[in-house]
Amino acid sequence: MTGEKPMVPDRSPAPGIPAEPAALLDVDGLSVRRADGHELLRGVSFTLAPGERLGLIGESGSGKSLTALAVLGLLPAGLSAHGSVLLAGTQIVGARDRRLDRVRGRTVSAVFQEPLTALDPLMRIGRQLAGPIRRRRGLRGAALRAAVSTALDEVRLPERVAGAYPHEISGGQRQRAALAMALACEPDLLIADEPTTALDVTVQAEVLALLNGLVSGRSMALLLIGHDLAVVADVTDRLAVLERGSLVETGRAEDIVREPRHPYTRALVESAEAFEAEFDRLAP
Ligand SMILES: Nc1ncnc2c1ncn2[C@@H]1O[C@H](COP(=O)(O)OP(=O)(O)OP(=O)(O)O)[C@@H](O)[C@H]1O
Repeated sequence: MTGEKPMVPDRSPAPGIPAEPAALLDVDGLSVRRADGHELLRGVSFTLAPGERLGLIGESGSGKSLTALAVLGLLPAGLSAHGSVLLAGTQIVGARDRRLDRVRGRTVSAVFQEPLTALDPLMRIGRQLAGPIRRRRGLRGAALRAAVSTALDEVRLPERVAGAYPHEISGGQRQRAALAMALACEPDLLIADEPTTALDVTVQAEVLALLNGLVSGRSMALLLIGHDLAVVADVTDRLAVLERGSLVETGRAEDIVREPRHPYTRALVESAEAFEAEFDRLAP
């Protein structure tokens, strides 16, 4: 380990083009290590401007979820983060729980592949949604109930879902409820880690379209994690490509899809194209 930053071809605007607004998220030289010193993430650096949408892609095991967890300050026990993760100016690496609590659910919130991890099995959906809305907006009584209805409506869930327990609704409805919970905090950044992977293909498209609309309607920044390049590129402005714990390419989504530079990215694009071609061949 030399400590040198890996070469990452970045297609940022050339000098003379107006500078981007200050970063909402600035990840600089982030590494994640096991207790035995083995590095699972190596010197990962990227930024996310307010309202910008960045896709993080890579094969299974490339380190996408660890990146998300490190940004949230939620790495599992036994793993440690090194380097810098500045979220709205707050240093996440090495931060104590009190500082992290202030940032989580206010500056940033997240949805994961399995919505049941975000939902309390013993509490009706409406009450679970009311919690963050009350904390964030200070609403009570009828105003709080109306805000819960609006939150459900925004994720296209019928009002009766408020009275249901998580096990009484479908997987797609649970992911919408988890999304409503994440949005109820009105975060500046939403991290969505494979939010549709556990869903049926038709429901996947619906939930992704919903996520896309909700994020753009609120000028919220999005870090969307996925292994399907075509799907992620469709919803994001820029892509960052992870291979075995290192970023190998970052740039505008359409440039990367049209003209991938790194051999690993090229392989991802080619396999996405092959899948599309096969899908078209089989489609009636
Ligand atoms: N708690 C842990 N302890 C030790 N190693 C871990 C731990 N969590 C993840 N890893 C390892 O870190 C690497 C990156 O894992 P990560 O979950 O970030 O991959 P990923 O790109 O999100 O994969 P997937 O698409 O399958 O979710 C993998 O090799 C994984 O085995």
